[in-house]
Amino acid sequence: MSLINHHIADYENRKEEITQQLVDAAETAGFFTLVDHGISIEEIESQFSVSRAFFDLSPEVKSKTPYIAKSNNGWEYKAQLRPTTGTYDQKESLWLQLNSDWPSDSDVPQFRERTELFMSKCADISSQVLDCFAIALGFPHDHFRVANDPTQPDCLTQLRLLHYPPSENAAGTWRAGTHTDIGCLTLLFQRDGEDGLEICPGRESSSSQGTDGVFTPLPAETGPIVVNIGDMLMAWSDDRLKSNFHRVRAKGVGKSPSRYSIAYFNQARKNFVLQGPKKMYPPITVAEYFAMAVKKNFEAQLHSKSTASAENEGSKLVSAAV
Ligand SMILES: O=C(O)CCC(=O)C(=O)O
Ligand SMILES: [Fe+2]
Repeated sequence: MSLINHHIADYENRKEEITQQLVDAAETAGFFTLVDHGISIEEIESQFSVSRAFFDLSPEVKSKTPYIAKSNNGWEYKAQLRPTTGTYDQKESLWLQLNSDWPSDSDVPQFRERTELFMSKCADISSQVLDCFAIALGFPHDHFRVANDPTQPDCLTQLRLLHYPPSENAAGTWRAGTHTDIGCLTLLFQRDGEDGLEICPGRESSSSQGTDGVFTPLPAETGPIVVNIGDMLMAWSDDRLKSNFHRVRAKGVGKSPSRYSIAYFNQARKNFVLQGPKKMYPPITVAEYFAMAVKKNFEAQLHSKSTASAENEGSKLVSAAV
């Protein structure tokens, strides 16, 4: 399966047409790809080289920005236990927020400057997509853009650098176990040849946890941005825009090379109230929604910890979100 590439060049003049296309995709697959989006292949590769430089550091240096459950920021190594699988994801990741702790420039030259620039480009593209959804749902055109403004101190938006180490005969393990994203909108960057993402269209309600649908692989490509809806936007649209299950898998038999990906999660501002135009669900603040999603995941994780794989049993870090 490959998704239709949506060209978003000349956005201002083509807004109506783009809105129609993106809403169609969001109402069905919940996933779509963007091209001509304004971030060049060189800029994407440059951010991947910043990411690789970080993951190449020793564990001691990487843990200078340790994972902190309360803020969900920092570096974690094979520490995310998935309620859907009962096992730890075979990956390492670095969660960043504009006001979180950052790796120092002496460990990765220009880490912060380059990454913040990349984040601001992701924010611009997100605003364009979010405006389309706000218009289609009958909200003021900047409703979601303002609610997801990452420069505001109460904004929960994060960038996540991900690295899935090389593996061999990975049957029975997951690079990322089945899940939905809990924010509004995710922008995902991948690299040619580093496949593994699989998606499962068909979720009817933002609170449903059934994961027995059919998963389809989505080949990785450098350049196009894979965009998906998260639970918050599904609820905020009265379940019209679909937050669908996805996962990342290595080859069950044979070797899989390293996979690097970069995800920009629009997770909205804590003080905003989330409610769809048809008021299908009671109003709830973003802060309450986020805490509930984290708690739900965290309790499920504690419950499933006893079934975790032996390799990871000693892990002290339990990731609480997404
Ligand atoms: O690495 C990927 O392709 C997916 C990552 C993901 O789904 C997530 O972090 O929520
Ligand atoms: Fe995800």
